[in-house]
Amino acid sequence: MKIVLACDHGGFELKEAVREHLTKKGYEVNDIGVYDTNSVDYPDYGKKAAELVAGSDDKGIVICGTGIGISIAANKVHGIRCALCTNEYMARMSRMHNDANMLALGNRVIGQGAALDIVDVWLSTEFEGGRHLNRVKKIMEIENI
Ligand SMILES: O=C(CO)[C@H](O)[C@H](O)COP(=O)(O)O
Repeated sequence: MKIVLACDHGGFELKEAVREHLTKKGYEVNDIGVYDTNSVDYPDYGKKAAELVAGSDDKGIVICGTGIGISIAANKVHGIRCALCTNEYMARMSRMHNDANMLALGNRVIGQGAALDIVDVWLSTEFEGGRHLNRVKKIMEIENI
């Protein structure tokens, strides 16, 4: 499993920290940018990351200032369940109950230490299945309505 990593200028510092953290832990990371703090449009990066994750076994982590815009953009791509998480409980539940395949973080909202803990919890938590599977299927069916 690869981790697709993307951000806009507002998420740049945290994206760098996440890449370094994951690389140290031995994950294969596909960092699709941005690579500096020049102003860009977050939908471009949310979409690109989501398109790489959709239909694959890979996971994605996307970061902007708040995490809101880039998660909204990622969730427009079929097959994506992108969860904006601000604490470890949300990260755990987004995997256990929602089978989120992308995580969104807000660089201007949470500190780096908290963000890296969220990433660790999110990547190490499995989907529970069971009653949640039918609910996730219902979410995905909305894409075909
Ligand atoms: O959080 C974001 C989207 O949800 C963006 O990072 C934010 O809107 C960028 O703002 P600015 O261009 O003022 O740096």
